Amino acid sequence: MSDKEPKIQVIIRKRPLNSKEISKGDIDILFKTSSNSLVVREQKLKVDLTKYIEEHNFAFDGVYSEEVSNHELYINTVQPIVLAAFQGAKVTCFAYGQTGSGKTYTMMGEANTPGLYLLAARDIFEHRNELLPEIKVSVSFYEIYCNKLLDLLNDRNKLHVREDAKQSVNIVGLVHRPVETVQNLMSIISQGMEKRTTGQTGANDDSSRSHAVLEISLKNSKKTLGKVSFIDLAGSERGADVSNSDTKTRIDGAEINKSLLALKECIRALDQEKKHLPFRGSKLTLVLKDSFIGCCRTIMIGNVSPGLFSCEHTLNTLRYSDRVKELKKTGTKDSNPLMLLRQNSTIVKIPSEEPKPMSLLYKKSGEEGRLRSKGLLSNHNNLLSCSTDFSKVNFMKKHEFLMQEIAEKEDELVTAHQKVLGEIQNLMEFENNILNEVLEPGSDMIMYINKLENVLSYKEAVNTEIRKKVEILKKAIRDEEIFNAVLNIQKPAIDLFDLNHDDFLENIPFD
Ligand SMILES: Nc1ncnc2c1ncn2[C@@H]1O[C@H](COP(=O)(O)OP(=O)(O)OP(=O)(O)O)[C@@H](O)[C@H]1O
Repeated sequence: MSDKEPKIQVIIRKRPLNSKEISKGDIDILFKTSSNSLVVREQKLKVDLTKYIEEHNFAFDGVYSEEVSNHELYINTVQPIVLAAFQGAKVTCFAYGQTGSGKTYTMMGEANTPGLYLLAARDIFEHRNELLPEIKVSVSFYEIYCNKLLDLLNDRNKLHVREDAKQSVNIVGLVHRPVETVQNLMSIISQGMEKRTTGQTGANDDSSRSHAVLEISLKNSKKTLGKVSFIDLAGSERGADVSNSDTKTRIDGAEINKSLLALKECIRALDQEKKHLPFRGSKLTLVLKDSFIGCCRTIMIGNVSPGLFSCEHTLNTLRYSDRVKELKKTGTKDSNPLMLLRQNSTIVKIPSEEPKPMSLLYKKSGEEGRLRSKGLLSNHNNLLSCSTDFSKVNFMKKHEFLMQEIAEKEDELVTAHQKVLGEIQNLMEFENNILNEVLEPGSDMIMYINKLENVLSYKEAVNTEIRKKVEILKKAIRDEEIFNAVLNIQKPAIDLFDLNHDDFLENIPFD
């Protein structure tokens, strides 16, 4: 493995239009223009209803159109680096994109179309069996769902992340299954996939709200030599659920948003060879810490849907992927002038309309008065006039803080509740004993009263403590809801959760 090989590759994969999209009249607006560039032809309407097209050009390390099979994609992207794991590298492959854009199709594949998991497993076992039979292969498979780590190979058991004194990140209790054959590995993965999609609610929807992490570890006399990880990320549009009216959906959405932003920052830092990686920015990047340090090879696959109806999400995926990696510094083989621009947009046919003045956007809802009458906005807090005071970073920091509060308070409550449940079992035994004692002839009534009073005082203290924690968590949730209501008024002007802005996390001290 040479140092000249790129540490990070960003490629785009387009899926074909499906029959449902075609029957709804959707059309393909995504065109590959060279081996590493593409154009999105966005159809827009002027206010007078005349149509115009805005062309968005992008360039990446590779662009794969709809006729490219999983096998061809694998040969060109993952295969050249997968065996580096035998030399100690951490090889990581991400699939990013909106729900339904082909992430799982790429990773897992379908009945007659093996995906990257299987194709990589075949090469790993072939290489191991032929040249390094002493190497042991094991697999772990977990998901990050609602900011919780769940073991897909152990009935979705909740896992905990710990950083040790040497700052290594460990996932406590994660099952690592030893595997001997490709079939063995694939049947374990299938079991895990089943757990992921049918999860707690039985809804497929869950899979697009979780990041699935599959790790194939290579061990040499108990020491991990190298690792190949595949991460099927949550649907990127889920991050936009932050303004949803349902608090739980909003909190989950904010977590997904946070993790995708943190991931982008970590890969960018890796690309720019920065010493400091902001991996503590989210649980996802924290658990992947060792994939970002030392000898690593990373591939980001941006999966995109081709249809006009998915245009906004497709552009978001392309912009996110574009920002993950800096312009190639020198000596790019490709002479395509787009490589120099990386990304540009042109309006064709008709020039675009003038942007609306901000003041019109603000005044659209009358929401401000409603909030003020409810006491959610103070008199001097005039949202309409002080819009320039609200910077994206300040909003992000504040929201980040409120979400953190909810997560912390939830953890505190659950831990305290679990502890109390354990103690109550002992207490019940104790109460049974004192009851039995008092029922004995000639028992000591005063002793019984003293002991019972102690039990009752303990129960009261515990209940008060737990109730206090319930109230604190409820308040944290309420604070976030109020903040969110205010935020929704600001939204037209401040697209706070736009994944494509880089300046969000750069100003937030994660570490
Ligand atoms: N390259 C492709 N060629 C043919 N069909 C594809 C391709 N990519 C995706 N599909 C089809 O598109 C549909 C959605 O794909 P998939 O389930 O992989 O999306 P996803 O991004 O994983 O969505 P989710 O986030 O919900 O898990 C599936 O029916 C799949 O068969």
